[in-house]
Amino acid sequence: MEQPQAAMASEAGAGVDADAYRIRPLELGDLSKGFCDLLAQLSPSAPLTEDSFRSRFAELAALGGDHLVLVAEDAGTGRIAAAGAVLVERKFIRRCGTVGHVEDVVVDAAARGRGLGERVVRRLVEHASARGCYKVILNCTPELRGFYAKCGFMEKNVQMGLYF
Ligand SMILES: CC(=O)SCCNC(=O)CCNC(=O)[C@H](O)C(C)(C)COP(=O)(O)OP(=O)(O)OC[C@H]1O[C@@H](n2cnc3c(N)ncnc32)[C@H](O)[C@@H]1OP(=O)(O)O
Repeated sequence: MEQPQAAMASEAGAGVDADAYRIRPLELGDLSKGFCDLLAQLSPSAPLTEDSFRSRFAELAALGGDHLVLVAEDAGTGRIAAAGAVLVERKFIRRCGTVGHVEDVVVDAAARGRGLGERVVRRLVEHASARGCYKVILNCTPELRGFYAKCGFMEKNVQMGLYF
């Protein structure tokens, strides 16, 4: 089962040949295309079993467009070169407004610096906008301020965390 197609719009990131990578929703077959290896560049963790991947994929797919994982597939190699996710939060405030949360953005180390990360983030933002979100927010380390500023974000408030 595939997640719904994100809203398509003009591709950002002039540094990348738009045909070199196909940005699309995550598919079940992406497990064998290096999706989890790519995520390990974001946060090292033990490899996922196929069952775990399928089970989480099904949970997310059931949320429809409220949880979109995008990947960028390298047209030449078929490998997953970048990924990112956006979750749509449904609020009571703001007349039952919705907020997009961008998470888990990563570009393969060999493909960085060519505009692919920006393209993925802009597509996630477009999806949130198309679903009526009044804002999109994310947490990142201070070193990434410049990257997210390039993607159109501005610094606001303070991130707090409590880990278990
Ligand atoms: C909400 C979250 O998920 S936060 C976690 C973010 N992910 C990570 O930290 C994982 C490791 N890092 C990566 O995967 C990548 O380096 C990313 C995703 C941060 C950036 O992806 P890239 O494809 O390399 O970035 P991209 O080439 O699209 O850069 C777009 C612009 O941002 C700039 N930029 C990229 N990284 C940085 C940075 N760390 N600091 C400042 N500017 C940056 C680029 O120079 C470029 O500017 P330009 O258009 O003037 O040339």
